[in-house]
Amino acid sequence: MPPRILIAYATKHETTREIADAIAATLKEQGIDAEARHVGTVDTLSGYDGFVIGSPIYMGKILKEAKQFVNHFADALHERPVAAFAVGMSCKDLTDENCRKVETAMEPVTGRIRIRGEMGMFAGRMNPSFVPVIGRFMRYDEAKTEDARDWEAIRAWAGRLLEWFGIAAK
Ligand SMILES: Cc1cc2nc3c(=O)[nH]c(=O)nc-3n(C[C@H](O)[C@H](O)[C@H](O)COP(=O)(O)O)c2cc1C
Repeated sequence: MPPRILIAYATKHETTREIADAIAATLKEQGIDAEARHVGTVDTLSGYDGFVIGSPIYMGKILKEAKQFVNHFADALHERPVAAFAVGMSCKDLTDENCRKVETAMEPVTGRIRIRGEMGMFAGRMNPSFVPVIGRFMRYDEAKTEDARDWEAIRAWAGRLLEWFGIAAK
């Protein structure tokens, strides 16, 4: 049986789901039985040898579903191989300040679970329709349609997961 890895993601507008799917595809190319699932649909961690947790950032925070997943499974994930990634437009320009903001946003994950390897920080996608009416006075009101995802960087990061997890590729 090939090793199994779960990529558990949260998303509002599917950007992070597509990134999770690309991570799963990269792992499958390495002979892994990888499965990308929305955090809300995961009710057991049994049968998996490694885990990847991903969430977009909205207003400086990860989605509450991602936090709930981590809080619910923190004990079960203890000492198991876990990696994490964040998706946000601030990841387009990974200055020290932006990295700190992403790290702060991810604290609900990193404060509860030991993360292996480097945290993934991936630029996302923006669309004016993503901005709620209540937020129209904020900076994101000038949102243009833009897909800043760097698929090569995403696949390169995914390609290092097995090494970080100590799982041999087939
Ligand atoms: C209202 C709003 C607030 C956002 N706040 C942030 C933020 O604080 N930091 C950031 O890096 N990106 C921010 N973004 C960009 C999102 O993270 C980006 O659109 C992401 O791709 C959404 O992923 P999803 O489609 O999986 O929900 C924001 C986007 C919107 C619409």
